[in-house]
Amino acid sequence: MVPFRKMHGLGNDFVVLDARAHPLPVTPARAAAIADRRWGIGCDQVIVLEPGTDGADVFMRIRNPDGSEAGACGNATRCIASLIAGETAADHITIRTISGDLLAERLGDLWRVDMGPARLGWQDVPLARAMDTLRLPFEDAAACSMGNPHATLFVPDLDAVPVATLGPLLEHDPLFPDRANIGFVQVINPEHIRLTVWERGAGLTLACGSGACAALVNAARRGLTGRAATVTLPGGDLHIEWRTDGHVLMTGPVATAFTGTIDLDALPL
Ligand SMILES: N[C@H](CCC[C@H](N)C(=O)O)C(=O)O
Repeated sequence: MVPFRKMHGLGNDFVVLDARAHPLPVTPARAAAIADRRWGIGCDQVIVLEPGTDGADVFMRIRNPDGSEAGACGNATRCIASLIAGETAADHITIRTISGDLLAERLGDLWRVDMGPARLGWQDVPLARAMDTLRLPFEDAAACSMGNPHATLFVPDLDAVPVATLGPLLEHDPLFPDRANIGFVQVINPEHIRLTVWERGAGLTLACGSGACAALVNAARRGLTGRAATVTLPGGDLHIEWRTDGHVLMTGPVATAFTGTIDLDALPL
């Protein structure tokens, strides 16, 4: 039996497994089985902690419920920072991902993560062909990468958007060779946007940290907001700042829902 911790950031929820002391065989199929909300524990992402090296406190591996590996997960990054801080009493945590090192800092009950630079080139997202990532050839959309691919659609009324229909269509659009997370944004004012995200490999979630970063960056690039704003997601608010050096800071809460154990060997390989 393997212990796990069920955590969430604004309801974007995670099963966290700790493979720092011993490797854990979390194959894509096992991740999918763990994430299944009926046959497994249920979560938006399965997070596996691996040993941190060369200055990183921990390596965070991110898997979606479809088994695909992701290069960023903002809400999970805050949760893992909080988990490590609970072990070390540190207020600054370095979390390594396949997209680079992320620096997290405790701010009272909240955590602020430097999510790294927004990558704005078409090859960074990536897109299937050269184009201005500020004007995609459909809807009213822009794209960027936060270490994972994001498209942002600007809509006049978020509540009128058929996200569950449009989301999967765009997630799998040939324009996105690695698929994409699809964010739908309604600008309230230059300091406040509403956002709902259809996540790549996960579907509709209550919050998406990297999606909130991408949405603010794309809105600011369009001149619809300043370089900092409150992003209101179905699960709650994140504060996002696109720093003048290109890095994006995300501040928000973390929570542990429960802990338990799971028999990984009872799951499909
Ligand atoms: N579905 C995303 C990973 C999780 C992102 C989200 N949960 C966040 O908080 O950033 C992807 O495949 O890129």
